[in-house]
Amino acid sequence: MPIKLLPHLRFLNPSVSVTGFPSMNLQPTVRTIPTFCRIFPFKLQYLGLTRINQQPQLPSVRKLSTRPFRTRPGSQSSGSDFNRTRERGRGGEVRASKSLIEDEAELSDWVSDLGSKRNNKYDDDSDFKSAGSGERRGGRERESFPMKRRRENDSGESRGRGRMNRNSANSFSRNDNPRFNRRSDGESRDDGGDFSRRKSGGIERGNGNSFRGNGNGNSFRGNGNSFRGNSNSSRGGSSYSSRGGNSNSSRGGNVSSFRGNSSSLRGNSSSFRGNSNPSRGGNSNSFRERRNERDDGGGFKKEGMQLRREAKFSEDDSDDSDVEDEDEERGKTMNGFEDLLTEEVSDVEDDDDDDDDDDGSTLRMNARKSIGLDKEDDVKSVKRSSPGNDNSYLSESRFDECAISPLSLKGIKGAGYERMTKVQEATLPVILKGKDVLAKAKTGTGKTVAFLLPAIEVVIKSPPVGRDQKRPPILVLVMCPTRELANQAATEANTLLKYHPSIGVQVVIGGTRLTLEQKRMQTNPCQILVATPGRLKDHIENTAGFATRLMGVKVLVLDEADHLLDMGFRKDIEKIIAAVPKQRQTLLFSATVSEEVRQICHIALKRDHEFISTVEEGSEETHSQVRQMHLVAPLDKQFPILYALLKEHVADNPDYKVLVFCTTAMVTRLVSELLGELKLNVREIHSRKPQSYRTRISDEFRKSKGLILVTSDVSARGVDYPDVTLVIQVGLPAEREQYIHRLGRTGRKGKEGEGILLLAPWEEFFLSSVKDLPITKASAPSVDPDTQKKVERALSHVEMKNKEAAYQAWLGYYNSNKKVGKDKCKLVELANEFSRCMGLDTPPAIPKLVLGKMGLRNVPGLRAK
Ligand SMILES: Nc1ncnc2c1ncn2[C@@H]1O[C@H](COP(=O)(O)OP(=O)(O)OP(=O)(O)O)[C@@H](O)[C@H]1O
Repeated sequence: MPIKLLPHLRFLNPSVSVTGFPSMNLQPTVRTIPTFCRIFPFKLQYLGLTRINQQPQLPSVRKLSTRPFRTRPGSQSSGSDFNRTRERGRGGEVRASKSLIEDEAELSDWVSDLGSKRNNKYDDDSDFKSAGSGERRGGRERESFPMKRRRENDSGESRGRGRMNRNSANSFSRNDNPRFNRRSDGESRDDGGDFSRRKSGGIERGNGNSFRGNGNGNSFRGNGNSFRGNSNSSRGGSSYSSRGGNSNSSRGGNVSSFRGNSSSLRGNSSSFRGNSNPSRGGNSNSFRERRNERDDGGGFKKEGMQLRREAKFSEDDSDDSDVEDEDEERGKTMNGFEDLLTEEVSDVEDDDDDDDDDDGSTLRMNARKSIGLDKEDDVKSVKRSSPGNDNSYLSESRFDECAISPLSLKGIKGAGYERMTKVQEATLPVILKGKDVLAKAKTGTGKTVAFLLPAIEVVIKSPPVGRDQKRPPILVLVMCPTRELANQAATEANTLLKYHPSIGVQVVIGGTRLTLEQKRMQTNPCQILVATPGRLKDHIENTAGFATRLMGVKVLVLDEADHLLDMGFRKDIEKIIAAVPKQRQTLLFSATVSEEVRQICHIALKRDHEFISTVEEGSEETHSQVRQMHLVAPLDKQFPILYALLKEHVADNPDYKVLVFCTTAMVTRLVSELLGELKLNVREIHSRKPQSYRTRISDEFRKSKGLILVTSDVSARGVDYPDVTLVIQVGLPAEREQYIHRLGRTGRKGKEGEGILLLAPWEEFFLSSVKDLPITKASAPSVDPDTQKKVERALSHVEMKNKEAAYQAWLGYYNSNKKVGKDKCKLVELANEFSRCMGLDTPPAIPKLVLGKMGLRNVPGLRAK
């Protein structure tokens, strides 16, 4: 699909050439760590990989080419994976906006536990969406903390729904849950873990709950906060190696895996081989069609993505009453977040301190030449990827070259997959051998299949579940940060399982009725469970027999692992990890794996895990076929510019499919309403919408063309919308990773795409965090007076309550950003500028309580009520 460049985007300073770079050695440099700190052995493992003398790349300023867009030749970057984080870390302002919780929807699950304590100090009438303490957390609150339950009347979803009393709706009260003793539970419970939390009312800390494990058991000791993962079988360190792959310059492989050993430090430079991998683009259509096929089964949500395996997803025609209530609960649990965060941080530190598996305090780096070609591999050897261009996401290897069961191969074929993608080629042999893997691969390159396929093979090899088995074990647990992503992963699993009728998949996600999920799990036991963290924790605590079933888990997957290990989810993830057997295989996948993530991934992974990256060291984490631009324009020009950009794109691309990312849910709603008033074909999706609506819109956007989806970060990660032509990010992305994931909604499977980041002048500091990415600066399109007037008129039709909510949300979001939120007076000035941009003469008043929580009481320029 040809992407037409926006003709009015003139790149500034075309005379300025791309910054020159010293030639880069792509071999990962091993730096000896002189003396290893015993306390932080894991951190040192990863620090040992830091590239030395890397030159940061300035944002390139390029002349705008004309269509068709071509991959930048020989694009260079200073983007050492291992260095980036450190560089960013130095620019503290860039990290300042690191998200505490990026998805409000999933937060609802997370905080539901807190909510039940009924210790809310917040005003339910407030629309406050930020905990108001962003500075301390260094995170944004974004859509995450609605204090007031605001119904989404516009969708018609909210009428007639009752408030859910979670306790009464749940037929399995905690006290009904039997004491769980792992030992009594079959094959995987040889660890002697004592699961005693039910007795003391759940796993909340301070209750004296203990989840202790000896031997192979998970250890969740002390006051419940300190997760100590001891492993009998996982000593030896993780490994790093590089394997052949493709590269623009034939010098380097693009697949690397990391293996470290905690007992010694040896540096073997990775073996990079360049192999030719001609880019082929011929088979992408079939994937689109495959997606569309999936409406034949019973959907698990009335309006949702319907899954083929009818039996596994019972239809829920019921309303979303409890969905809404869960959203409401969210707003009641904001207090205590700071405390939680503090505890989480100390937990992590404790982990390091307490880990008793660090018998070696030095790092061994052992670069493997090729995992896929290891002679001792059980699997058939996998052909080398061959050089090609960055567009080539497929490898030369075929699935039938791997040790995959014939019925799975049939499923793969049915899905239209012939060759493995590079990440699949790189990870499958390793995962099939039973190793823990941390995998990094660019967005839209088939990571889901990469972890699902070997996980399915584990299920196949497991003893069949007897029909009379009361609590059949869940063998594979896939954790996803968002509901959309969980649904999508389940759909993919069902596609692959087409010829395995005895293997069931189920989804448990926030925003749906817990009781319904409980019933469904009772009537249709599954071996593969896809879940969002909060809801899974709900089930662990409230669904009879669920914890027992989880003790059957053999494979644990964290999709978007870096996000799940981020502060917002980590507590839940730790609890979930504590609830599955220690003797398991764990797979962590993401398009972004920061150094911090590597340092903390041991909370989930065995020490001898492999880190496999298909992103060549020194190359960008984004796709070269996606053209990235940024525009800087004052706030008052941004709505007209956004409109102009969209109009232009729509005019040039008959099959346009655009995602517009906004900073918060309420800003998303405002922008969506505005664009709707401007007669653009828009939909909106964010966490303040009922789940049924979200699922419906997500499904519609997946299938459609000629549509603009205005969205919050619920669509930032993982969601596989085919053929997105343009991604526009309006305002400050929460962090570098979020920018990359949002951008990754386009350019999937080697397709071309375009990304525009629209910033205000005072947001330009963000660019330093993405300076290694090929983002070119473009001048803002001139806005003619007619367009300006049109936008102003449209704004005047936007509902006042939506403007008020957007103003408050905007303030909360930027207040939680260390850089912008530092100077409160300036922040308020900017917020009031935003208010004027919405056509308001005076900024909306904000409840005093909310202002207090935001630390903005008595700041000049704010109106309190
Ligand atoms: N071997 C394959 N051949 C062709 N297409 C594939 C193959 N494996 C997966 N796909 C398709 O590639 C697309 C992207 O896959 P997926 O969503 O798993 O990407 P991802 O790497 O997880 O992206 P993200 O980082 O955004 O989560 C999907 O439409 C999927 O069906």
